[in-house]
Amino acid sequence: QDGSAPAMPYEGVEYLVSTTVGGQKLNLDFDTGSADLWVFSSGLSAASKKGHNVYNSASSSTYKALSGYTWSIQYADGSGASGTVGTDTVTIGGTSVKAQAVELATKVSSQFVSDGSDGLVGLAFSNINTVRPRSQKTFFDNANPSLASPLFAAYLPFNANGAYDFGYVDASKYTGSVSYAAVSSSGGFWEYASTSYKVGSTAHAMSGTTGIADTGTTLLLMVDSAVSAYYASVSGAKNTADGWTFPCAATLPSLAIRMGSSAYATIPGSLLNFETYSGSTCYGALQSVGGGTQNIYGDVFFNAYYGIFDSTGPRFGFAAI
Ligand SMILES: CC1CCN(C(=N)N)CC1
Repeated sequence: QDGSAPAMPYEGVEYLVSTTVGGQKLNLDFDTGSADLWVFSSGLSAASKKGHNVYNSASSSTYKALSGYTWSIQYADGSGASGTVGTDTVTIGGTSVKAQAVELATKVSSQFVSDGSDGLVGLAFSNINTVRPRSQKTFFDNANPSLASPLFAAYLPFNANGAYDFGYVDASKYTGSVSYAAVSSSGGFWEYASTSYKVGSTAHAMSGTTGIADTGTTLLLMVDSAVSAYYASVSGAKNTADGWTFPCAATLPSLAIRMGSSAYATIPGSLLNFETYSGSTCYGALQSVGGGTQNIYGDVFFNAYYGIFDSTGPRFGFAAI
C-alpha cells in the first residue's frame, strides 16, 4: 500500500524520517547509497546510546531473531556499524512491511553517536546488503509488490521539510516534466552515465564517468576534472586540506550535470555555497569524490530536483522542484 513520510532536515547535513520498528519510533536516515536497514539497539554501550532513540527487540512482540546472522558496514567517510539481525514489522508513512530484516547495531562508530539519526534505511539495491550468511532485502524490495507503482521518490527541499513517497509520483512536488536516466544496478547503486557538465553555460566532457543518486550523502562529490573546472570560474577559490573554499561574497555559477544520455540537471549557484568555513570564507557544496570515475550526487542535488527511484528499467527520474 502506497504512502508518504515526512523527511525533516537535520543540521543541514541529512534528512530524518520517523519510522516505527516493532511499534517503536526511531528517526532514521534514508540512504539510497546503501542497502542495510540498521537501528541503534539496546545492546549498545550506554555511551553510544546517549542522545538516541534505541530499539529494544525484547519489548517487541513481533520481533523474530535470525539466529547466527550478522552484519557489518563501512561507509565512504570511514564511519561504520555492526551487529546482529532479526525481522520485525517496519512502517514508513502508510507503507508497512511485516518481516523486514532489521539489523541491530551492537557497535557504532563515533560519527553515528554524534549524528542525529537512530539508524539508516538503505534504499540501494539488495545485492550490496551486508547481512551474512544470507543477504537480506531492502524495505523497498519487500514493499514493492504491494505498491501501485514499483517506485519511491525523494522530495528534499533546501532547509525545509521534505518527504519520501512510496508507490506513486506526487505531481504537486515538482514543476515541469520528468526526465529519466537509465540505471545500471550491478554495483548496487542507482547509477547512470554522467558524461558531461556545464559550468554556467560552458560545457565540458566527463568521459566514462557515472553518477549515483545518493540521499545518504550531503554534498555533490565529483571527479577532480569537474571540480577544478568549476572553481576555476570562482575568483578566490582555493583547494584547502579540508576541501574547496571561496570568498563568501563570490558569485557562484550554476552547475548543470548530464543525467544519462539525455537531459541536464541544473544546480543553481545559490545551492553551491554549503556553509561558512571561517570568517568571510565559505565552503563549497561541490567537492572532490577523491579517486575513481563515480560521482556521488547527494542531498544538494535533491534540493533542486525531485528524485524518482523507479524499479521498472530500472531508471532514475528527476524533475525541478
Ligand atoms: C559510494 C558510496 C556513497 C556514499 N555511501 C552511502 N551513501 N552509504 C556509501 C557508498
